[in-house]
Amino acid sequence: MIVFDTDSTDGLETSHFDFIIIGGGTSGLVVASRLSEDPSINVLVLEAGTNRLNDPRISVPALAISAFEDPDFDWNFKTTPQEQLNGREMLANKGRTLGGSSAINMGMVIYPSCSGMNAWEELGNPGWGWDGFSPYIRKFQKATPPSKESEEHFGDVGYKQEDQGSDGPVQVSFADHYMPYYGAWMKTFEMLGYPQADNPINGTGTGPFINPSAVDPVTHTRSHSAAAYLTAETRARPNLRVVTGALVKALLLEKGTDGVEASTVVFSKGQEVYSVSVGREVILAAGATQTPQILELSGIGDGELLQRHGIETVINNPYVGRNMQEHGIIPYSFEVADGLPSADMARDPDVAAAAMTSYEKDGSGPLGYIQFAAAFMPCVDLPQEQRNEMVESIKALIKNPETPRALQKQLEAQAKLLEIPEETTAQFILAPFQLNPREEIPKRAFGPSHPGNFISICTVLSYPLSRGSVHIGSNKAEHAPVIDVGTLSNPVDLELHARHCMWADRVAATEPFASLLKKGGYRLHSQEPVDLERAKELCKELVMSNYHFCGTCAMMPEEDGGVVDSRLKVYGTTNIRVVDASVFPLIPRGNIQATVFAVAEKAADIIKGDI
Ligand SMILES: Cc1cc2nc3c(=O)[nH]c(=O)nc-3n(C[C@H](O)[C@H](O)[C@H](O)COP(=O)(O)OP(=O)(O)OC[C@H]3O[C@@H](n4cnc5c(N)ncnc54)[C@H](O)[C@@H]3O)c2cc1C
Repeated sequence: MIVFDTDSTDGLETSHFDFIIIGGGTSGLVVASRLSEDPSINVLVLEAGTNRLNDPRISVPALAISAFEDPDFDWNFKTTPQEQLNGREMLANKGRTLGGSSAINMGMVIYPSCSGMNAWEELGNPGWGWDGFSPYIRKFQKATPPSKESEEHFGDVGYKQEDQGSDGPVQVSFADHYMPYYGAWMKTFEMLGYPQADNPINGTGTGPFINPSAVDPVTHTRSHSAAAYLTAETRARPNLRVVTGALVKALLLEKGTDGVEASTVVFSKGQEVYSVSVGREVILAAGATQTPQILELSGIGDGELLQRHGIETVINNPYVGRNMQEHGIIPYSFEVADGLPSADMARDPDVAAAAMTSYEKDGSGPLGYIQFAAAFMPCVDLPQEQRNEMVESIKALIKNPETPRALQKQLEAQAKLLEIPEETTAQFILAPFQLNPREEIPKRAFGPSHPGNFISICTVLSYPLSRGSVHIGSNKAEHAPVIDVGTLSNPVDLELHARHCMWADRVAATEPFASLLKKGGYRLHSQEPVDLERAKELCKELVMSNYHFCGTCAMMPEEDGGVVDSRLKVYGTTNIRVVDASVFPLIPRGNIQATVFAVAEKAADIIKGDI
């Protein structure tokens, strides 16, 4: 039982804090923990959400979805109706508790690619290419090799301890047991010409792999950022203060000769409003949907937008909140052969109770781990002529004077990636349960709402060209930001994703995977395989949020449409930085939390270097 009082506001307004970190989520707690390693530096973390460090809905890895929609854990945002997706609103759930989204996410640990990271550097960010960034992928983690049983099951999974991080805070481990689909996954891709990938932490190659998760292999608990970085030793530091239920409303800004300085952070807790003075810096870590909101509420953003909401413009930067990127995920769910398992079996209360009993006894059983596998794949069936057409359409967009400058630069990098036929264009994910994108309520979409036992093959575009935005809809922090995610709004994304979905059907029809599925069984996406045009329609109908929102305060040169520089400082300010997923100039090739952890670790070193 962790006892950690984060409720008190006593003496806050008269205390001195060198750094005030806004958001005690994935990135915020990394930076808080690293900066407070120096006892002479006083750090305050203001987290709008709860302190639920002892709650099983966070700590039990396989209970992830149970926290959805509960305001004690989840902001439960939705996007605006997406015209290009037949007017659907997408889910935009986000962690609202210590640990942020890492406390409620699916736990998959997936690494970015060399080429994707090098594109960050090429976009004008020295030090952020693969060589400068990859040490931080190892710094955040303590990796444990797969169990003997897994090795017997899979053979060599390409894991090498010397490639991994071995003394970082976040526990990264593999499941204890795997259902039969995982071995078949590896073999089926091989049958299709794509053998096992190189260890993905090295950032290269294509093919299938068994991915680890952020789970402590000894306690079988989730290793989210609060569990990993707010250790007993860190929590006891007299120079670190964490306050939960503290909703930051705005920063008070003053214009100085060197630029704009944040002097005060204003937040509310319950009915009270508090003002805390900034010693050195404000570090924004409120996530890609709320960091831009806080900047705009403080007067940093598009002047016209701010004026519409009665906010005085202090720094006019129209790129704040633009450039939103999100992968989107399309699940194809297949009924499994009679007698084979699936996580859908947990709908039976006796099965669920047995799993809980086993977990409570010694952490064993299916609740104690998260079982996924993945593959990075090029677009196999894309004829060269179509590839050329796609590249040409990107080039036309780059030349279009209406395309924002930041996007032009990013598209140049993305066109280069698409020109390489063997470069990853999608991530495939094997999930051991059904997904129901036609259901609007999250628990029904992610739960076993359809009778029968299923597994899902999901496809995710690695480097989507589509862009969205997030902006304030009012001048109040209490109101949800307006999230216009833009998924599949670029026709190239739609065609690429449709082609990958068709390939998911091919995986399902290839041995040995095919024999694990029920002959003539139910397919939740569509009963029969479909042609390209129908696959595009299905994409619009089925694409779900993958919750990988990023890019809304992009790190790029100011003249190219950036919001922060490569030391993560907001342009025009002397003491405001951003350290969360907002700063990604380009989304990485797969799930993004490993990149978020690594960005925050690198940010902490940058900030320390500037003290
Ligand atoms: C449901 C879900 C599933 C996911 N699954 C995976 C996965 O399996 N693998 C993977 O790699 N990635 C996954 N992700 C993505 C990943 O978890 C996030 O990209 C990452 O955690 C974001 O980190 P962050 O620091 O940018 O923001 P967050 O972790 O969201 O932290 C932001 C924090 O700021 C707080 N905050 C916001 N506004 C304010 C304010 N005004 N005042 C004070 N505090 C504020 C929030 O409450 C939150 O705690 C998933 C995300 C979600 C939501």
